[in-house]
Amino acid sequence: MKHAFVPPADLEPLVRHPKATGPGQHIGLHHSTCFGCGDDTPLGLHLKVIAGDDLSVTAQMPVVDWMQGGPGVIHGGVLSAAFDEVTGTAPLLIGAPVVTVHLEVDFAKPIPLGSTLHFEARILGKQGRKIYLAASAHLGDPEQIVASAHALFVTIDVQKHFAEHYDKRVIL
Ligand SMILES: CCCCCCCC(=O)SCCNC(=O)CCNC(=O)[C@H](O)C(C)(C)COP(=O)(O)OP(=O)(O)OC[C@H]1O[C@@H](n2cnc3c(N)ncnc32)[C@H](O)[C@@H]1OP(=O)(O)O
Repeated sequence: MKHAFVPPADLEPLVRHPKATGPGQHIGLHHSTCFGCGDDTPLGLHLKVIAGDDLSVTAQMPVVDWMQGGPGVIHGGVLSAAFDEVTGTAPLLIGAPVVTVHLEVDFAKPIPLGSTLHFEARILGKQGRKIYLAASAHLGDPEQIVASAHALFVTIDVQKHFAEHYDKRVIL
């Protein structure tokens, strides 16, 4: 699949955090009203991201009617949000809370309503506070990739980063 993203050649190798969620286990929510993973949002992706046994994660997402963009197929922004969530959760495996600074998505095939997307994301490496990731999605056959993504996240101090906006939050 063609893409424009080129990670640096000198990425630092990484290891799992000793307290990282175990392989096959659900990685905890960012927060309960997160659009990507929260349980308490009426409209949200409700993604359950599962830790792999290395520096990877997986998730599944049923493609339901409200996600429609073109007739009968998923909206590209919804798919991008799912990639954002899945890639943004993976750095918790190395104990790093992050926010997205760059996300690119390659759309290879139309993704029909009624299908189930299977995501896989993996950490490629780190450079200072920057964490590089790659992800892909298929509809049940891992050999048939329907979309892929590359992302750059930056580690943050969660308390400081969200301090200004936390009091303006809307809990649905
Ligand atoms: C708790 C986690 C919830 C996760 C939810 C799911 C993921 C999300 O959707 S997060 C929401 C969307 N993202 C955001 O809101 C982030 C908005 N951006 C910011 O707040 C700031 O840019 C922030 C804090 C990330 C970085 O700012 P700051 O701390 O000043 O660092 P800064 O020096 O600018 O950038 C750090 C490094 O990243 C690089 N960088 C920053 N943005 C980019 C970019 N778009 N492309 C390439 N590199 C970038 C910088 O060049 C710098 O590199 P180096 O260390 O080599 O000099």
